[in-house]
Amino acid sequence: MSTATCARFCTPLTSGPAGSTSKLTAGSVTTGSGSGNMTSSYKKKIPSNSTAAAATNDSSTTEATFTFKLGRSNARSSSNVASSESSDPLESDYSEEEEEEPEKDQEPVTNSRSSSTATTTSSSAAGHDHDVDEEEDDDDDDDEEEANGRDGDDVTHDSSESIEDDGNETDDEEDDDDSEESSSVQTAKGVRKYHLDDYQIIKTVGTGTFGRVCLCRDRISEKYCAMKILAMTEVIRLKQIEHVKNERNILREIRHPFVISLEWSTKDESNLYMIFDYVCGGELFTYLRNAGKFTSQTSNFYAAEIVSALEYLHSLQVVYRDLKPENLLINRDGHLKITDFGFAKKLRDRTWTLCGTPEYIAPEIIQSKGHNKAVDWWALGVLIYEMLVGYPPFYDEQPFGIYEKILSGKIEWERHMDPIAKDLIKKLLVNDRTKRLGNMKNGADDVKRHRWFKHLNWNDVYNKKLKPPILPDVHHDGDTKNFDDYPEKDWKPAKAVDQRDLQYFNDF
Ligand SMILES: Nc1ncnc2c1ncn2[C@@H]1O[C@H](COP(=O)(O)OP(=O)(O)OP(=O)(O)O)[C@@H](O)[C@H]1O
Repeated sequence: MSTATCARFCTPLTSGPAGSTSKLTAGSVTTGSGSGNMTSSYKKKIPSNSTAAAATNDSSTTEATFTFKLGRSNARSSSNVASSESSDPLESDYSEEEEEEPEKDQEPVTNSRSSSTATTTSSSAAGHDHDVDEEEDDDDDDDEEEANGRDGDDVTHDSSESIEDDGNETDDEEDDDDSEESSSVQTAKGVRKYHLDDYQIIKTVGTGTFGRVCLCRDRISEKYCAMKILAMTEVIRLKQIEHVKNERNILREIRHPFVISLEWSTKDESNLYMIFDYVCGGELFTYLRNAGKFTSQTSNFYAAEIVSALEYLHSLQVVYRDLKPENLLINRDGHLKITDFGFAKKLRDRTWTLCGTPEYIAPEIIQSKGHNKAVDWWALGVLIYEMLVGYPPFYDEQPFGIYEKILSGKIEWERHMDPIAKDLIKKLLVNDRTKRLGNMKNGADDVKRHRWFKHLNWNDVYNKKLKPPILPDVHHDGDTKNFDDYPEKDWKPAKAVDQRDLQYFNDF
């Protein structure tokens, strides 16, 4: 998460000022958003001519709880906008896709891990009855677990049930080890007994909803790493137990040049820890805000690396669900690393969890129709637009306004936008997901074959043979100049959780 990103969770608006919250109700949507912190952090990062979003809270009865991140950049500049066009009305695909999608969505029931989700406690959103909820209950038990969090009757049972329902497995052997602060892991150089003391914490480089990410140094390998430290009390309080476990579990299974690598994870009585490669170039978000917008060529480079990663993730039935410039880190070599798998999920069919970042949410998520990997292709369309234009295609100061715009399908186009890129964006930002590029029968190939990518050799993309448009200004692998400074004394040790609560994380 970046300093520009508001908290991931939507807590009830009535719950107080800390909630970066947003709720949807059948028939009416009430939104609230970011804490002061998040807004001010965000303001720091955007150009002075931009307007930071500062949504205010309101409250009402809610039937659907949306879980997502709020408070992105509001770098909208209307002077850049020349004309507008519409794409398909959202409603038109509602029943149709229910018929068509199973063909594409029927993915093998696998038993490996899962991802994140957000919580949903309701059956409707954006005024549409959530008529698939009954059926989806099974599929979304993990989400229910999250929503119910610590109120579950039986911790052990809850945990295993949600994992099973997700089609995700846990590794019992490893789980046994996980209750300790050390574990043995097979590495390329043989078995290594990892221990938290192996890592010397150097500096905080990012903060998240439940904790922080620190640059640290592995005393054994002498490599720089990023340590994500999550306070268990916060994870429990925000009912994100399954999300966090899913994040770790999915990351443990995947390996791709453009996806962050998880080296090790563990916990103690207070925190969960995930150790990643340290990506010293910082967030693409920062480069984009500093540049205002990217050229078509630069955007094309990053989009290609994302397409490569999405194709890989989707081949593992993993839907990422949080694509945005804040979650794209630039490595020292100029290539991307996708980070923050807090919303990723291993799918066996569709999922109904309402989550994401407002500007990047696909219409089917807002409408609680059940969604699948098509949401990542939608988000890619939003991202390409944002890279080329400098702000996202659907923007409003209030999340609800964003959802209205997404559902309306209206996109304002810059006069001088690359017409081929525009064509791709239009094909990705199709409300009817059965007609959305990437989600049709040829899958990612349709995206890869689009004219905007015509010049690319996709093996070269994967093998990092393309010349990166930006090389971060770093002097050494542990350089932190591309990250904000965080006052280290602000960090108080997290409270230890009791044995009962610790059980929630047995398999972490
Ligand atoms: N491997 C890494 N190398 C360098 N910086 C990183 C790394 N991982 C994360 N960061 C920095 O820390 C920030 C927070 O990380 P991340 O988004 O994973 O945390 P989070 O707790 O999931 O955030 P959120 O609450 O927004 O979901 C990132 O935006 C990034 O700036």
